[in-house]
Amino acid sequence: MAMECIATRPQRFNENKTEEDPSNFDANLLNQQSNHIPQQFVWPDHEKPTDDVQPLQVPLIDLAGFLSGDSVLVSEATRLVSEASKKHGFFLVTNHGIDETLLSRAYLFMDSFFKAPACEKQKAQRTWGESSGYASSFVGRFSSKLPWKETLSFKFSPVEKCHSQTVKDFVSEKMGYGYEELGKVYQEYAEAMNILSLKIMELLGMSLGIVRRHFREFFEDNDSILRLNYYPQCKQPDLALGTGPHCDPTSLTILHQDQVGGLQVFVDNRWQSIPPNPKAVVVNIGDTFMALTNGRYKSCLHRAVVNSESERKSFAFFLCLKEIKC
Ligand SMILES: C=C1C[C@]23C[C@H]1CC[C@H]2[C@]1(C)CCC[C@@](C)(C(=O)O)[C@H]1[C@@H]3C(=O)O
Ligand SMILES: O=C(O)CCC(=O)C(=O)O
Repeated sequence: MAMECIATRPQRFNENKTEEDPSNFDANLLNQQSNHIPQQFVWPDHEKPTDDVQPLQVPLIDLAGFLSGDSVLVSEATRLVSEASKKHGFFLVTNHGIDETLLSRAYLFMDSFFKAPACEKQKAQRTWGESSGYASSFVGRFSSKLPWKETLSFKFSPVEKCHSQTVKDFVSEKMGYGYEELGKVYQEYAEAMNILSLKIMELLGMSLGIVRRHFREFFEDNDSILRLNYYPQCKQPDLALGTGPHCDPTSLTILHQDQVGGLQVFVDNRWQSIPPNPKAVVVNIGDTFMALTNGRYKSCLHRAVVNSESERKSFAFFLCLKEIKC
């Protein structure tokens, strides 16, 4: 996939460049060029990652068991989801039905995209007000506490609703020749995540004691955002954050993380980790769904830390309320 391209931007980090140049803060390049990260990526002392983080106890929900209709399995799944959602809004889902080959191809294409030359990635450069596109460190949006990551985001609208393949079309329009397979893989991944999110909405409905189809029908034709998070190795991981503390403003997030680890949730006044589980996805309630439950289910602060030994990758699928206007 790697394409030779005539660099339209300086490929190297150059202290004399202004902050406005996105290629100036390509974290991967920064990694190679200095043992010290730029000040813009250093977080305040009270927000820096700490070493004393313990794992958060989150339930592992067997989705196939719930969908089987077996009353014992349904009861167990809804009880566990209800308990976790009332406390911190995070739970793991296994037997989720996402094809293993699709998952490995999704990671393969993530590797090839984020390791491509900056000028290739910038073909998909996210523009102001757009929800789709490539962003390196968000230098255009923030002037300090920059996240140590690069992202590629796609707006997803169900094919049945918009009669087009929004992810594949975006890649085709912005990236063009040589990226056809990448567009297909992330279109397929987003479609699979959309199906999974509606099954989880059935589970959430029953856990709240309402009819199983209520939230499924409510979210049936909603838009979503698929976000690829690429966290390069960081020479000073104790000063940086991959994704800063936040609650997801959307309704539901389904996160697939690689085996490196780095997701942390702020529960009981301390950061707690959610270690990777190769057979599970991490699901969390967003602000919008918290509001839909009148606050019964919680949307919790979470963040991603980075490390010096290896890069980290995750896929976040954000189910939104209705239409994504931008
Ligand atoms: C709707 C969204 C905006 C962000 C991606 C999704 C859900 C979480 C948001 C975000 C991750 C919160 C932290 C800051 C942010 C800028 C980021 O670090 O990526 C947020 C995303 C965004 O605004 O692009
Ligand atoms: O990569 C992670 O572990 C978390 C990412 C996240 O919180 C986000 O993309 O909103």
